[in-house]
Amino acid sequence: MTPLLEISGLAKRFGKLTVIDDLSFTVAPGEALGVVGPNGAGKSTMLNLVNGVLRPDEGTIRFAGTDVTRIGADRRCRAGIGRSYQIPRPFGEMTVFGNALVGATLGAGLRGRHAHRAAFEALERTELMSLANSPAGALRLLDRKRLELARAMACGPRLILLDEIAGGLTDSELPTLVDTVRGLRDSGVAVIWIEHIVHALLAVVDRLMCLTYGTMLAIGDPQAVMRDPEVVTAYLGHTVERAS
Ligand SMILES: Nc1ncnc2c1ncn2[C@@H]1O[C@H](COP(=O)(O)OP(=O)(O)OP(=O)(O)O)[C@@H](O)[C@H]1O
Repeated sequence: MTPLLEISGLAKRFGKLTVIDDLSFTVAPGEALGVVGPNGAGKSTMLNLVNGVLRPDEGTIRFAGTDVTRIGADRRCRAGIGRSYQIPRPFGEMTVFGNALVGATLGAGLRGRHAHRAAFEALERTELMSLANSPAGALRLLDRKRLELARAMACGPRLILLDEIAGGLTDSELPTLVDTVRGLRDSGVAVIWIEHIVHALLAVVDRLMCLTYGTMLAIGDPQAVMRDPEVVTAYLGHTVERAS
């Protein structure tokens, strides 16, 4: 199958610090790829390179058959790459619907009824419709996380990038968010999900990648990657215990 995303020989340096080093991988249409690795491994930097917030020093990024390496974040969003952030920052004084509408208009460049439809669909897919008229600032954390997903989904992405969206949720809230992400993947949206809460990742992803010092230590079957002795050493034994 032709990959949806194709990363080849990617490198990113901040001054003398090499944060991403000769990284290559692909994501198939509709595939969920989990990303783990120690703090400072370069995971968020990798997402910022994929969505165009950062430019690589070397390498190429192809999305849906097009070289997007040199195009900016706004055009990549319109091409179908959506992104959520580690800390949800909704426009608190606006309604939940208004926030989704911002994703559809500013993110996807939609107008009028097309933007409204995209915003409503995003709320439906993230199970936020019943809160559409609530002020975003009044949402509990789980719903703020869902709104972060909704804002990214309002762009109509074929690939969504999730950066530690499970952090801070209670044990009872976590499965709900996992179900929402699984639902997005099952509807055909490809996912790259960085997460330290490994059991949440393992409940959704088709493959797992472990990054350390900006290089790929392992990629493949999630359970096999978590058992890989090099991954255990680099990513600390306690994380493997939490996943089992
Ligand atoms: N804009 C920047 N300028 C300089 N250094 C940066 C910049 N952004 C990230 N770094 C450095 O790059 C390295 C990788 O950071 P990154 O945030 O990508 O790691 P991470 O794997 O996502 O970590 P975490 O799990 O803690 O979120 C770190 O050493 C960080 O300090």
